[in-house]
Amino acid sequence: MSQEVKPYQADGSKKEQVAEMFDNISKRYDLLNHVLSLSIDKGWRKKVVKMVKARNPEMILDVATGTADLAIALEKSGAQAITGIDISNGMLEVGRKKVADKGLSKLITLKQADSENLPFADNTFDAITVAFGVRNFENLKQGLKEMYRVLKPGGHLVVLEFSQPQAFPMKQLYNFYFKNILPGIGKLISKDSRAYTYLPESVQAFPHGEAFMKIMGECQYKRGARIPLTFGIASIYEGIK
Ligand SMILES: C[S@@+](CC[C@H](N)C(=O)[O-])C[C@H]1O[C@@H](n2cnc3c(N)ncnc32)[C@H](O)[C@@H]1O
Repeated sequence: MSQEVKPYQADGSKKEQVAEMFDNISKRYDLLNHVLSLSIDKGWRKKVVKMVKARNPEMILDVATGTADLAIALEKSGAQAITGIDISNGMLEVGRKKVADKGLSKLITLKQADSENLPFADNTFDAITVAFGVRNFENLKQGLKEMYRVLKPGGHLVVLEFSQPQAFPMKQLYNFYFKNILPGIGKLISKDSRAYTYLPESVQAFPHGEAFMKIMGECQYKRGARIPLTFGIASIYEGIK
């Protein structure tokens, strides 16, 4: 089960360990993201923005916003207000600086909060996005249900998450890179010996493809699009309230 894969030790809460890990790597997170994904992640986020923009949302919530890359990219959606939440204050600090440097502090508000207990009223947001966040939740269904609660009826949840390529030879190449090369580079740059071992382990244990769509359905979402990206290395999952 994905909840049992934790960054540092088998005992103790996943949530606390995840927050500690992202606090530890926050200063180097953006660099690592782009180096390890050869900047492919930028294109994936753009695709999410395009899907969100197509529905002209006014109020957007970006859950597990981290250093706010997606919240910032969502400026292009034309929304009137974008709120980003995350449990790691270290990640948010980096995000706040980026938002201020881009002159977007009026549009984007970043707040420390837990996705499994969102500090917003029911039916608040037209769209909710989560990029590479759901895999890190301690209780996936609780997080999905909370996002459902704060979505307006007819609103869309767009999830971007790692999945697993299925076809030869991408599956083999990707597995080799993810398990043998990425942890070493990650350790070298992040200085956290576990963070980039946790990454492949958590992806391996996390439901992907139809299994993830099924879980969204169990949390009341009506089925939206499922889009595999770059040979299925990542996927976009859409659910509608
Ligand atoms: C891999 S980062 C992704 C950040 C950003 N969305 C991006 O695309 O770069 C995962 C983020 O999820 C956050 N996170 C994990 N569990 C969370 C929770 N229960 N509530 C809010 N944020 C959480 C972590 O602190 C971390 O910043």
